[in-house]
Amino acid sequence: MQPILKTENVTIQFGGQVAVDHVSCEIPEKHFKSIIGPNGAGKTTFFNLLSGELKPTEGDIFLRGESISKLSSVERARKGIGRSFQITNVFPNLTVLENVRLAVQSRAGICYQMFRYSSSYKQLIEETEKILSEVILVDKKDAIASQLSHGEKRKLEIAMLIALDSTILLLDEPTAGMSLEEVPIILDVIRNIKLAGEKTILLIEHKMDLILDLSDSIMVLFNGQLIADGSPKEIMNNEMVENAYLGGLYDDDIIKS
Ligand SMILES: Nc1ncnc2c1ncn2[C@@H]1O[C@H](COP(=O)(O)OP(=O)(O)OP(=O)(O)O)[C@@H](O)[C@H]1O
Repeated sequence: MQPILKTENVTIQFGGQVAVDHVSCEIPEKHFKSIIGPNGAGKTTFFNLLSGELKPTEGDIFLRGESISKLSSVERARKGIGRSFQITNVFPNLTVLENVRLAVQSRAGICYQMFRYSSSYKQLIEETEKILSEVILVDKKDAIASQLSHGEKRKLEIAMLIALDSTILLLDEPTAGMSLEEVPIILDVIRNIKLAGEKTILLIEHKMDLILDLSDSIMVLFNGQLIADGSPKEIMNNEMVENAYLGGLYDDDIIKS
């Protein structure tokens, strides 16, 4: 089957430094792939290349077989690539419900005219509440977005991605900066999205227990290069990964946390 997302020798250079170096990979539809690697390995830059914030200096990126390297981030978002960090359309003074409703509405508005009938409005609210319960935020539906905790804001961002119907979710350290109580909640959210089985998910994370638990496959970047790509078991048993990353360069505490 054709992969939903594919990179071919994707490379980007900043001045003399190659941040992502000829990375070729394939991501099947509805697959959960984690990206690991030490600080500065090129993980976030790779996401920027996929989402269109950066354009490769060499190589190509394909979405369902179509080259998307020249498309802007907005065009790629319209095609279903959603990035949790860069949701700029959260209205801080609107409630959680209103924000997600507007996202559902904007997507629905493109697809069909649903507001001709009052029953359509009810349907819209039902869909919004379904998404909020999916991200465990329904009890905060009347809260003003700007007053949410850090973790709740991250959940709202994920809700917006779902509402916009992004088919590919790029999640860059979704638990970073969260309180200890918030981490398991956001993990449940990600786990539930995976279990629902509708989305292709790419996750950058440092928490190895979480990665091993959720991932169908793991790719390992080191100095911008893809040094391994395989099942969690294959990655844990890969000698090169062990030497370059898991064994030496990484703190045991981080791996186990
Ligand atoms: N816009 C930029 N201009 C110049 N150098 C950059 C730019 N973006 C990233 N880099 C460099 O590219 C390399 C890869 O950075 P990147 O942030 O992708 O790594 P990372 O694996 O996500 O690291 P971390 O785990 O610390 O977030 C780093 O050396 C970084 O300094």
